[in-house]
Amino acid sequence: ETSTAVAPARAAGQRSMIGVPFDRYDEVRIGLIGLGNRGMGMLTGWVAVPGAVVTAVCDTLPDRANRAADTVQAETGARPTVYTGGDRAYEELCASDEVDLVYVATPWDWHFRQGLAAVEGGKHVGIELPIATELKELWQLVDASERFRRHVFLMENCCYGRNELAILRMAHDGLFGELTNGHGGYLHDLRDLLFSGYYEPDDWRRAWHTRMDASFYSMHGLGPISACMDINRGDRFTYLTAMSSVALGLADYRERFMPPDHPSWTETYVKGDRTTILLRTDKGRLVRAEHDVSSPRPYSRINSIAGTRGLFEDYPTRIYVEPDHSGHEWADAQPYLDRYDHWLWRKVGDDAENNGGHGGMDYILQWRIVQQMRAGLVPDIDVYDSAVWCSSVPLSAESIRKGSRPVAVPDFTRGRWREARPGLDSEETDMPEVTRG
Ligand SMILES: NC(=O)c1ccc[n+]([C@@H]2O[C@H](COP(=O)([O-])OP(=O)(O)OC[C@H]3O[C@@H](n4cnc5c(N)ncnc54)[C@H](O)[C@@H]3O)[C@@H](O)[C@H]2O)c1
Repeated sequence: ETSTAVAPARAAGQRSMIGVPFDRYDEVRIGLIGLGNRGMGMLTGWVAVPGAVVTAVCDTLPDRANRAADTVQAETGARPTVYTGGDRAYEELCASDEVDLVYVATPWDWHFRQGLAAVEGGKHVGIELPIATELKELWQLVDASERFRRHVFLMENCCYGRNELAILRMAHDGLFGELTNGHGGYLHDLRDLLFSGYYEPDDWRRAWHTRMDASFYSMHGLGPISACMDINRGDRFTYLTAMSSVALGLADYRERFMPPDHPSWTETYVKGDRTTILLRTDKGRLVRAEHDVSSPRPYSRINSIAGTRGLFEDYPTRIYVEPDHSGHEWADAQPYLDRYDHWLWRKVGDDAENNGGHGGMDYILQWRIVQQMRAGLVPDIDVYDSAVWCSSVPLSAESIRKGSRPVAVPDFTRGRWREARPGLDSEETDMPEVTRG
């Protein structure tokens, strides 16, 4: 597949979803597809958000689907409908009339099909990273969202990190001057998980390393940086270039730790250990995102945003902005993080820390989605944001194949990226009262 950057024509009757609010839902009925590590992890949060109710659960494996239903029943007293017994059981969940929002946490191969089935079944759908891995699939999700008038969005939890949201407010307040560059990514040593049978079925996540050389998971970096740079809200990514290192880490790990009869011995790893992508924006800004899950190292998402007056960088957290700082020395960022703390964290931060993973950002994301649906608000992250961030998967594969040549980034908004509009840097609003118990 090759990128063309030309937007396909809209079908008759198909209109943009930019700025389209959710209908108001008194209660948000949620159907979960995929109850492995992530799906079960997120279950706690879905059950805890005021006004959310998990009405359906689906996993290929009956044990997993039933375990999830048991958990919901134990927490709430009501048992969700269980869809299981085959890898197409999700089709029934997507067609059922007891679900308003579908949440997809399955292996990457399934995201596109399940997202599309949810929209065609009249549901809004939040999909784990990435929403799809091919450009034509990304366009199909945009088109389906526009045709069926349903929101499709990436469950980009890192956009709701406490630091990420505070930096966003700093950036919009001009603390860093005019933004010129941002750096992020996903640097996470997954080697033991990739080889341990953790991913079901068939160690699917390791299999991707035999299939293509691409930046699989840049969205954790691109989401928060895009928010700071108003991507699709005044600026846009114009082209991308990518480069990968040699792929050695997984084979080295296998050599040291895998028994001779392990199925991995038939595999050849083609995904470079370190993949770097660079994106240029219409306003001339530079974004770099890193991906590395095959090397020994501490976790990092880099999380840096920089401009004419200074910069912020995470891992470890630090800041340097004029006129406050000088002398080439990093300063303590905490006073700035406190001053710019986002309203979502002030409002629900304590609940978030008690109800879920990743330091609370997962719950903030879940709370915000349910709040937007119940209050009839416009989603912070829409199908256009999701599509452009996830286009880094096929575009990086293409650029790497072509010796790191630049490839054009499609404009999924079909020309409306110039319009300033709200996103993650939102005004404070309340969660509607729960009227039913
Ligand atoms: N945003 C984050 O921080 C974050 C963190 C972890 C994982 N994830 C994402 O969540 C997704 C799931 O990851 P995981 O670690 O839970 O994987 P996993 O292998 O633990 O779970 C996948 C589950 O999906 C089920 N499944 C497979 N095919 C299915 C189908 N056709 N229909 C229904 N169920 C099916 C499997 O039986 C399994 O239970 C991935 O996209 C991953 O990238 C995101």
